[in-house]
Amino acid sequence: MRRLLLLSNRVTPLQTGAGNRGATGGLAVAIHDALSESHGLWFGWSGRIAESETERRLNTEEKEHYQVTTIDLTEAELEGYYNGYSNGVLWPILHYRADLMEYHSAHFEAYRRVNELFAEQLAQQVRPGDLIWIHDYHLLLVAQELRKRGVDNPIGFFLHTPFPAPEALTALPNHRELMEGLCHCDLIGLQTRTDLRAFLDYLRFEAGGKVLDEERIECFGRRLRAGCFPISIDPDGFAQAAAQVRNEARRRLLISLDGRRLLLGVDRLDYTKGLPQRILSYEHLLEHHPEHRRRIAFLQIAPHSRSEVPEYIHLRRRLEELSGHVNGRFAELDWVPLRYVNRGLSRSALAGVLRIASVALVTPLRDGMNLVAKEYVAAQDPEDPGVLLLSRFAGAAHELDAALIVNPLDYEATGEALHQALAMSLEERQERWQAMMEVIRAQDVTRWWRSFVTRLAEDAWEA
Ligand SMILES: O=P(O)(O)OC[C@H]1O[C@H](O[C@H]2O[C@H](CO)[C@@H](O)[C@H](O)[C@H]2O)[C@H](O)[C@@H](O)[C@@H]1O
Ligand SMILES: O=c1ccn([C@@H]2O[C@H](COP(=O)(O)OP(=O)(O)O)[C@@H](O)[C@H]2O)c(=O)[nH]1
Repeated sequence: MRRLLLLSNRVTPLQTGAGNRGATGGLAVAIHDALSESHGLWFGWSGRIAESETERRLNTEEKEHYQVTTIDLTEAELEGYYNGYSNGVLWPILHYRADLMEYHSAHFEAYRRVNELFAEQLAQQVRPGDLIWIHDYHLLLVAQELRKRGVDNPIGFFLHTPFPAPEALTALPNHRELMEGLCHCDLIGLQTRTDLRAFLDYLRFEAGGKVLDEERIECFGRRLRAGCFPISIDPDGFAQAAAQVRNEARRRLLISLDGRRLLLGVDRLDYTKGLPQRILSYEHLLEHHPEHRRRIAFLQIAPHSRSEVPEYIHLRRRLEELSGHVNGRFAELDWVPLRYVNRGLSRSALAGVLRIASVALVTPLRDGMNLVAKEYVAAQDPEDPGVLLLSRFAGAAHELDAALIVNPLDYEATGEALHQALAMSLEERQERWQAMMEVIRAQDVTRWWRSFVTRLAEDAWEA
């Protein structure tokens, strides 16, 4: 296998000593495997803040089979590039929330500079024959910057978020510049067929490109290819972790449930995840199906995320209000209907908690994939699996169509689907679970990275 140079904003090395691979983030495991096999290099932000540009450090760590190099960013770079532009502008646009975009040209300049900085550092490492794989919306301009520095190796890009329809993308002031930059890659990977179609539509109708098919695209004077590569998990590793974990968190949760059935949500605290709508659906369930009161408990795990971005602060307040409202309305002396927890769990603790949930609520308003949906399925006891309630707007719904598919904006219908989930027979639960597990096993995380890297290494575009 050719050497792989992988570039992402965050660098999350494999946690060694975790006991088994299922306990580490799926993406970290996949990247570890890809890099080990290719004796590659992973480059990204160190997670540290430098006092000034001159004081930034480049850190290199030798792993057993690959190298990890990270770079510090200054406070101002992080504010403009990460909080301001990546999360304050690109994130809402990519998730159809142009109304939440806070555009400042200075943030875009910081974004451009950090993309240049990453390209500058990476260009010094590139050898003939290397494959370069860039990840996510933080780094849309890196490929173009690498080309400017004479790098002509194959460059691939994978977008972890949705790719919005062209009408939504064009609300972004810099859309053309960013898409032109992106087209300096040879292969663009998207999560779903819908994302792929939207990307090709943009090139065709907005940028005047020529799209013969996904293998033969000409745009901005460049030739490239695109494809759909749904990201996934290591289902057997995760299932094993879920079945084996016997930790304190799981034990305490089981005691506190006292035989009640658990409804569970696990999401970063993000406005794309549909958390207010989910609480309103739960309220509908409690109001219209009072027989479930006292017999269930809804646990929403929502670790804080991107807390420097104003919209995330508003969301926190709204959720505190809503969860207080539902508990105030339905709680009894000895029953709390909704437990809203802002602390995250380790992967292995999470695996154990997912296993004991009777219903998982994965109801984002938009989500590139949503790995929690796949993890929930993998964590189930095959003899007595729970029910996955899944938003049609999660990338995962393209594969997991045996879940109970809902429109999260329709609180009443989602509340009714919750009722259906709680009443579902064992036979139907098993049938749905088997269908989903088959899909996840067939398209696991190893297949995800291998198919991308194999396609990237194939012969260049042919007319
Ligand atoms: O790095 P953060 O700003 O803390 O955010 C965490 C990650 O969020 C996004 O995740 C996406 O990737 C998942 C895996 O492909 C996918 O299932 C999910 O739907 C996406 O939202 C973001 O794209 C990552 O870059 C962030 O690291
Ligand atoms: O308390 C938590 C919450 C989430 N996760 C992990 O974080 C990832 C979230 O990925 P997903 O695709 O669902 O959404 P994202 O946060 O990337 O948008 C999943 O692997 C979860 O298992 C975790 O380890 N602990």
